[in-house]
Amino acid sequence: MKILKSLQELREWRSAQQEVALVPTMGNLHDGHLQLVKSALQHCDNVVVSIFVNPMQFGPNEDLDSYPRTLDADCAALEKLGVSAVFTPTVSDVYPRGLEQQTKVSVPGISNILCGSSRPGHFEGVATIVCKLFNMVQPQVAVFGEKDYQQLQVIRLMTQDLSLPVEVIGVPTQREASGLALSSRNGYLTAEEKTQATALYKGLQDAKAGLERREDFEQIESQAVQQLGKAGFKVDYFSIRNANDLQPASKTDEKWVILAAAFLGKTRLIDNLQADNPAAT
Ligand SMILES: Nc1ncnc2c1ncn2[C@@H]1O[C@H](COP(=O)(O)OP(=O)(O)OP(=O)(O)O)[C@@H](O)[C@H]1O
Ligand SMILES: CC(C)(CO)[C@@H](O)C(=O)[O-]
Ligand code: BAL
Repeated sequence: MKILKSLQELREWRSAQQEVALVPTMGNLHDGHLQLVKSALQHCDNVVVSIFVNPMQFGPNEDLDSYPRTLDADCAALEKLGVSAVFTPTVSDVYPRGLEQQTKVSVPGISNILCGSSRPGHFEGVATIVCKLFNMVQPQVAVFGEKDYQQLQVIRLMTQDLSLPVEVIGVPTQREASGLALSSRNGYLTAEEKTQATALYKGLQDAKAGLERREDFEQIESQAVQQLGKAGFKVDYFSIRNANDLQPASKTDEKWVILAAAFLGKTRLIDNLQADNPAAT
C-alpha cells in the first residue's frame, strides 16, 4: 500500500493507474469507514482512501484542533483490507493560497438548512474539499456514508451540477449493537454519555413507527424532542424531511428521512433513518 503525502506524489502514482475508487475520510477510522472501503472494493480493485482533516468545514468554535488523528492505526487497518493507496495531503498542499483566498464551491438551498444552519459554511467547506479531491484523484467512483445524509445529498448535487464524471455511492449507516451510529466523535463521550447516546437512534425508530401509524409530522417531532431531552440531550434539530431534497415532509412524498442532531455535553451527534410513505406504497 502506497502512502502518498503530497499532491505531487499522488499525481505520479495516479498517472500509472487505470480506474480508481475514492473513499474520502478525516481519519480515525472505525468499522463504518471500513465498510465504505469494502463497498469501494466491490466496484473497483484499486481503492484510494484520503485522510484529511479539512479546516474549511470546521466553524471557529468547533473541534478542528482536538479532532482525533490516528494515522498509523488507520494505515494498518487499510492495508489489511487491500487498499492500494492512502492520500494524506497537508493543509498547505490543499490550500496553498490559504482558506480566505481559496475558490469555493457552494451548493445553494440544501447547504443552509439543518446542519448547514447550525454550522454556517460547513457544507461549502465539504463541497470544496470533495470537489478538489475529485479533481486531484480523478476517481471513477466515490463512496460516502449515509450517516452524513445531508452531506451525501450535497455531494450528489455538486457532482451533478458541475458535471463531474464520478459515480457517487452511498453506504448504509453502520451501528454498534446498541444502535448508536459509529462515529469518530463517539470517542469524546464518557461511558455514561455513551449509554445515554443510544436514545438518539431509539428516538428515530420511534418516529419511524409514528410515520407508519400515519401520525402527524409535528407531533412526532415534538415528542422526539421531549424524549431526547429526558435522556439528557440538548436537541439541535429533529426533523422529518423529503428524502431527496430535504425540504419539510409532505404527505405526498414517496420517501422520507428523519434527521437528528443533538448535543450530549459538548459532543454533537447526528443520525438519520429513512422511511417509506405507507400511503405511497
Ligand atoms: N457509522 C457510519 N456508517 C457508514 N458510514 C460512515 C459512518 N460514520 C462515518 N461514515 C462515513 O465515513 C466518511 C468519513 O466520515 P468522517 O471521517 O467524518 O467520520 P465520522 O465518524 O463521521 O466522523 P465525525 O465524527 O467527524 O462525523 C463519510 O462518508 C461518513 O458518512
Ligand atoms: C467527506 C469528508 C471527508 C470531507 O472532508 C468529510 O466531511 C467526512 O469525513 O464526512
Ligand atoms: N462527518 C462529517 C464531518 C464533520 O462533521 O465535519
